[in-house]
Amino acid sequence: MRDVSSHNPQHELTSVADHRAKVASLLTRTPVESRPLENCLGLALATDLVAPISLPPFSNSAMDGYAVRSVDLTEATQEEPVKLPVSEDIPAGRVDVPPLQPGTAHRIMTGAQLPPGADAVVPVERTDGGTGTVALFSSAQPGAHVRRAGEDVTEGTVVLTTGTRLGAAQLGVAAAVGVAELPVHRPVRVLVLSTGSELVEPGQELRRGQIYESNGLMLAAAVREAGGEPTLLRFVPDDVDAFHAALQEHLDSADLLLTSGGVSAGAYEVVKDALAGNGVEFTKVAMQPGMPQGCGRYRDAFAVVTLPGNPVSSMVSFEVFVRPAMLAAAGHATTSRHVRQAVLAGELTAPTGKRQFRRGVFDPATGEVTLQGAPGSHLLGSLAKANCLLAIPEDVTDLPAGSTVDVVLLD
Ligand SMILES: Nc1nc2c(c(=O)[nH]1)N[C@H]1C(S)=C(S)[C@@H](COP(=O)(O)OP(=O)(O)OC[C@H]3O[C@@H](n4cnc5c(N)ncnc54)[C@H](O)[C@@H]3O)O[C@H]1N2
Ligand code: MOO
Repeated sequence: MRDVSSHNPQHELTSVADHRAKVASLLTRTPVESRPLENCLGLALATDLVAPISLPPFSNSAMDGYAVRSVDLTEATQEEPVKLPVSEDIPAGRVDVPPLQPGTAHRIMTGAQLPPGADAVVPVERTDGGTGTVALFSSAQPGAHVRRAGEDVTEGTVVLTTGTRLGAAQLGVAAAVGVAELPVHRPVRVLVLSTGSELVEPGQELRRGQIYESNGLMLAAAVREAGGEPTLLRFVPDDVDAFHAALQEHLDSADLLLTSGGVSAGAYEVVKDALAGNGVEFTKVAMQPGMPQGCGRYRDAFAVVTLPGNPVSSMVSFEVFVRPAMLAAAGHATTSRHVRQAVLAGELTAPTGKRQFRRGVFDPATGEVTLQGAPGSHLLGSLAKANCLLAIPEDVTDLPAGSTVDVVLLD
């Protein structure tokens, strides 16, 4: 039975949750492949990474100084230093480190292997820096300035879990345990196609009545930021044949087509004309911006999500519907942005029965959010200045200053 609670009976609008679920169901998990670390940035790990070695792999010095037995230094003070013969010099990377005999010191560098028998390091600043004999001006606790083998990562334990997004630190630790390749989900391959006879390529001359094409580039960038692999197609005019022609050579190579424009109620709605009744369903979602939406499958080939043409509608729709679906398909354990509760700096009003996403600037220092621009879905300049979206629930129409609102952090 249909879930009437998530449907708006007043306007027969599809709920945000229903459309999100429908879009998510169109994408299946991408296959797993092994990639060199340098090609894994932003992708999701497909299996747990078990550490083949411990980190540190061997006990080593945290300071440039002298490896000692702490019991030899119990009497050392600034006034009466303990003097020890220096029997070895151990730079980082030396592999043949002889044991430390009682009553002697080894000069040692940061990262160098601690000799057997030593249990502490005295930094060079607390010595006279001698190379034949060294005067040590302070005692040392056992373990002082020693980085113990395995204190960070233990061999055989899970160092990264399945579904982890591989950022700089995660790739770093994979390299540190000696792994050269990782199993990852291949990125979702996304075609991006803008439609509209008013569109002109940036850099070209603009005549009154025309606008520069911006959605294509913007959505392709959003796809890449979400770990996907975009192919930005040359935009097409409001012409059904041109629309189909643009897609022909990509039928076997894409997972998803994102269109923008041509889906509302006008006379020249090329996306609707090309796709309605052809595997794609169009609907109105209880959301502002982003009311006209559609999704389905193109000729049994790739999934399709048709985004509205207004630039802010396009981007907000990508955030709400496409980004989480793409991340799930690419194996990411976390598919949502960070959401914070913020204090609204001014008042706002919102339409009844629709989830509204307003652009805002969130200040993490004060916990306050300030509206950035009006609600209009053409106000791309405002979106570019925002760092968050305020998510106003469907049943909220007025919020006074000082109210608590959810903000979706965009960076
Ligand atoms: N009678 C009605 N009119 C409109 C409705 C409606 O329900 N009834 N819905 C409005 C809403 S809400 C939206 S959102 C838009 C969606 O329209 P389309 O998806 O059909 O988009 P277009 O009409 O093609 O364009 C809308 C707007 O965006 C500009 N645009 C389009 N593509 C691009 C691009 N690639 N780069 C930059 N700008 C683009 C276009 O020039 C228009 O200004 O419909 C409302 N109308
Ligand atoms: O829903 Mo439209 O996306 O507001 O401008």
